[in-house]
Amino acid sequence: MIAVAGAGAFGTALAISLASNGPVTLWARDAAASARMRERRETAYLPGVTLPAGIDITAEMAAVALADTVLLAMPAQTIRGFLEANRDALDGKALVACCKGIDLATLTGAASTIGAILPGATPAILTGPSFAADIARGLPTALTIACADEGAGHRLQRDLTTGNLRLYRTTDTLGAELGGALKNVIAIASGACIGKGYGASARAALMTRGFAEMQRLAAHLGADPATLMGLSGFGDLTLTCTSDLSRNYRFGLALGRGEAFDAGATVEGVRTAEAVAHLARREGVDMPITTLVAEVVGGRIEVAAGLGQLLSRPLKEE
Ligand SMILES: NC(=O)c1ccc[n+]([C@@H]2O[C@H](COP(=O)([O-])OP(=O)(O)OC[C@H]3O[C@@H](n4cnc5c(N)ncnc54)[C@H](O)[C@@H]3O)[C@@H](O)[C@H]2O)c1
Ligand SMILES: O=P(O)(O)OC[C@H](O)CO
Repeated sequence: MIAVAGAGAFGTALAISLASNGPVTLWARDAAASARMRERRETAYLPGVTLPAGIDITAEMAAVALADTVLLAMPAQTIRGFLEANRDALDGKALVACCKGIDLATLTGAASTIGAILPGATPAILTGPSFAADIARGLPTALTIACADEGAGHRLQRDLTTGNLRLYRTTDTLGAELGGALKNVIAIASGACIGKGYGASARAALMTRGFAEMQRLAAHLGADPATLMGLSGFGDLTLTCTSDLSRNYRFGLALGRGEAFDAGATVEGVRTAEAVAHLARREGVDMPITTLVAEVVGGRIEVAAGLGQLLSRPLKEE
């Protein structure tokens, strides 16, 4: 039995896709919102999409406790608190983190967070190029399922593959969680670059050098370089840095244009930029683009001055 915890855009889209395989529980933390979704079979997160009958929408954690696999589809900064608050319901299960960010307090990704809080659980990561709006409409994509336990990884790959989601398997949870988190920061930089009017050539350069620093940090921390080259790294970086459907990219666009952005939107790259800037400094890894994004989103430097700093760095080999 599968449950999805978090009934925002991504959790609901995943539940819709998984419901084509069999019954799914979708847990929303807000009881009133859950009742509304159950009654109307729709959600403001995915306008125009009807929720299939196979999704059981609930605000009861007891319903989640019945599942053997729980997908965690909430913002990265909330995962730790959610796990701590629901230890009894979640321990011993396969917990598949679907968030893309680095925890600001611990500077770790979701698989490490799960392992630290619930030693009896099996941590896994589901990540890769995937807009909730696409998945909810049944459009196809390919994702990475990462689980250090090979047997559990095979089971999750089988259970979470659907008619529109093709899953590739790896045991490298570290590489998978880093790719998904780090690309959001580069997407903010890419949006700011376009918003400021620097053009597509500059964005391609930023994406490429951004990818270089993603790979540098991942290799330093012990991830498999091949993971970063796959769907969770290169694949998702390409999508998020080039599409208006991305909130991280659109947040960057607004920054570049000097416009306000929806304060309630989930823009993972903001806090992850700050977390990764700390992590890079602590580990002695050179990450100039991520560090500048942290400075820009923290309001300590303007986009134009940030680009000036990048261009005036000492010349080096590629
Ligand atoms: N939207 C996408 O296209 C997409 C695709 C892939 C991955 N993701 C990732 O999924 C994660 C969630 O993104 P989203 O788009 O669903 O965000 P969202 O803003 O649409 O929804 C977030 C959900 O998390 C819930 N939530 C917030 N704080 C919580 C807490 N403390 N405890 C429990 N639940 C809480 C909210 O009630 C809401 O239902 C992010 O890490 C994002 O990077 C999103
Ligand atoms: O809207 P974003 O920027 O959070 O991106 C959504 C997904 O991560 C794209 O794969």
